[in-house]
Amino acid sequence: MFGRDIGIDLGTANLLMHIKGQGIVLNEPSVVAVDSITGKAMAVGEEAFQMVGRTPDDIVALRPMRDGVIADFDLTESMLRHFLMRVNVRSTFKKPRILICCPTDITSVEQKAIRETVEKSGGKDVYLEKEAKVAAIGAGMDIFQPSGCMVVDIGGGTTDVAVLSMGGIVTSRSIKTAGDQFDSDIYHYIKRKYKLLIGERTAEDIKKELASVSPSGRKEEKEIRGRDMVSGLPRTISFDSQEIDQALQESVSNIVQAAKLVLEKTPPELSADIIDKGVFLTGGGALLHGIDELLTEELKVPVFIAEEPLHCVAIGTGIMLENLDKMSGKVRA
Ligand SMILES: Nc1ncnc2c1ncn2[C@@H]1O[C@H](COP(=O)(O)OP(=O)(O)OP(=O)(O)O)[C@@H](O)[C@H]1O
Repeated sequence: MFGRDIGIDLGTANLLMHIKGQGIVLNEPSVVAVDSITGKAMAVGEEAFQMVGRTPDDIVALRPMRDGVIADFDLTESMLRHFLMRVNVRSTFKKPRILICCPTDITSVEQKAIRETVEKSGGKDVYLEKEAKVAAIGAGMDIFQPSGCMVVDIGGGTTDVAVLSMGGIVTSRSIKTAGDQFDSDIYHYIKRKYKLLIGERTAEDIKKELASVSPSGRKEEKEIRGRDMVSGLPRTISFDSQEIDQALQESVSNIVQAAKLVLEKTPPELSADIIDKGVFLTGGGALLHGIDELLTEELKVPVFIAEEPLHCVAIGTGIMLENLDKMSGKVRA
């Protein structure tokens, strides 16, 4: 069976694959470029991502996942099929067993849709696991002890907050406020204040390079290019990082509230453990400048960014693949 088990982090923003015994073998944006006339996929992953906002009329760069769940089944299936072929785990005679992650609060219908899509794209046995749990394992937390661990996984589409103990989720919350919402907040702020339209990619770059949500902040300035809404012509503005604070305020406050709600529902013994061990931040949103500082201040417990926040779920699937035979919730194709 060596090499036939594969862990997939099917994210709204990025798709990672981990093959048992080999480690992370694929890390690509969850984007497909489609010919809008024939419906045929023209490019997948990084190549398609480069096209976002830059395609001619007859090609559209689409994200098949939204808010952590499948938004377009056919597109997700062809994206998964493409990547499984690329990492060379599909063969006519032997299909791989697949462990795939999903947000904490999705419905059974959404779970079924993920399983069926993965099966159609080439998986044999499909195992579903909650993303927050896998992220905690990938961040190096020992969730199997009778002791509380807390993780806040801020992805592209969802933020999953969970307290875990003895291998299970004790209390959790999943909200649809995460990296994509931050990008949208920045886009709307610049549109409203400067009457400037910017692209999706530019908004994301601003978030990564300028944004800060910590009380101490960061002071950077950057030239932003876009299209003037009044004249319709290209325009450049100088943008100050401190302005983004306001743009992200509501979304960041939603994440803080979700974490507080989970802590409020946590049994006191486990709360005491969390004070000792701290909270771990995973997912790409953990890299939002100052989010650890802000959460430490708001939650009154130490908050740490995991070592490789963007890889935690994929690393976690790798660890869980070792125990795939013992896992519950298995569905046979
Ligand atoms: N340095 C950074 N600063 C802020 N945000 C970042 C940074 N690097 C990546 N991100 C954001 O992280 C998000 C992607 O994170 P991740 O890959 O963990 O999400 P995902 O697993 O695809 O999404 P989900 O779990 O919601 O389905 C994107 O919104 C991206 O813009």
